[in-house]
Amino acid sequence: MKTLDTLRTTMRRDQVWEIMVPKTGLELDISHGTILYLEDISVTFDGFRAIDRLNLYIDAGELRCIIGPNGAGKTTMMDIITGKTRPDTGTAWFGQTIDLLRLSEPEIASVGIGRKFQKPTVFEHHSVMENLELAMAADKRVWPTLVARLTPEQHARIDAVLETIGLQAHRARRAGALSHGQKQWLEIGMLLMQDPHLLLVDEPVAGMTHQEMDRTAELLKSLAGRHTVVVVEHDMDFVRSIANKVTVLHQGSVLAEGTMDEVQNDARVIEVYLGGDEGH
Ligand SMILES: Nc1ncnc2c1ncn2[C@@H]1O[C@H](COP(=O)(O)OP(=O)(O)OP(=O)(O)O)[C@@H](O)[C@H]1O
Repeated sequence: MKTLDTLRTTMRRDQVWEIMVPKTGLELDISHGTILYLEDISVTFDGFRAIDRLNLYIDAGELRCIIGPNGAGKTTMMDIITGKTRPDTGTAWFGQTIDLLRLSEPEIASVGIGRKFQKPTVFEHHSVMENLELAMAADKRVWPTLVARLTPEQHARIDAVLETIGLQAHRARRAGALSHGQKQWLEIGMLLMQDPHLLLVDEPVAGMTHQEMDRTAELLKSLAGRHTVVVVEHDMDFVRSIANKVTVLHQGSVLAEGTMDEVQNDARVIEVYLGGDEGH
């Protein structure tokens, strides 16, 4: 089956597809209002402590921005949440009942944690709609029958996601022909097809035009509430435009947390991060 072969060769190794995922049967319990608890997490690489007794709590439905200088541990923190990196010590709970440190990467994806890496990785030779179909099909185990008839519910789901990501008018276009920003939105749409509880988004506006940044801000804000969204971003104007609460990481732990105004006026944050050239 040529289409399937094409897909297999374009699959990224660092991306988890639900077709490979054994269902864990674990139900998310957010009755205490918190969706993610990272407590006392430390990770050492070759003697260098990249994460240092990190505590981080994320409320269900919030849109949180994580900022911090290069090497602060932001990517490593995301890697711990998704199971790519295992901490030396500490605990990581998804809601009240799901111990992330006991789950494999595919299992973590299947309990509802989706990750968007910085570079868009859409299937360039397929249409926008087919990309969304594939993201859904992964769950339905129907990859070999890519052109299988969709149920009315599946059509409705794709339409809803197309509307959310603002690509209704581009549904028949080849993904490879989209602009950089549109590809990023499509990939967010592909994640949304799995309806994740928690979305981790890595530097979403790198390389975008101002107009694309504004639309991305609207998109991410619209996802909060139904989803919980954690965004790692260096662009301070963008962070200011979306964030209610900002966490500043430095040397592997939380240096400051609060509104954008609060962290911007924090003397320690100014010294280690915002002092010179903003953002780096
Ligand atoms: N696999 C690894 N082996 C060795 N060192 C690592 C590894 N992964 C990360 N590090 C180191 O850990 C520290 C934290 O890196 P991390 O990528 O998490 O930072 P970051 O805040 O995401 O930085 P940036 O803003 O540049 O992406 C860095 O000093 C990095 O060099």
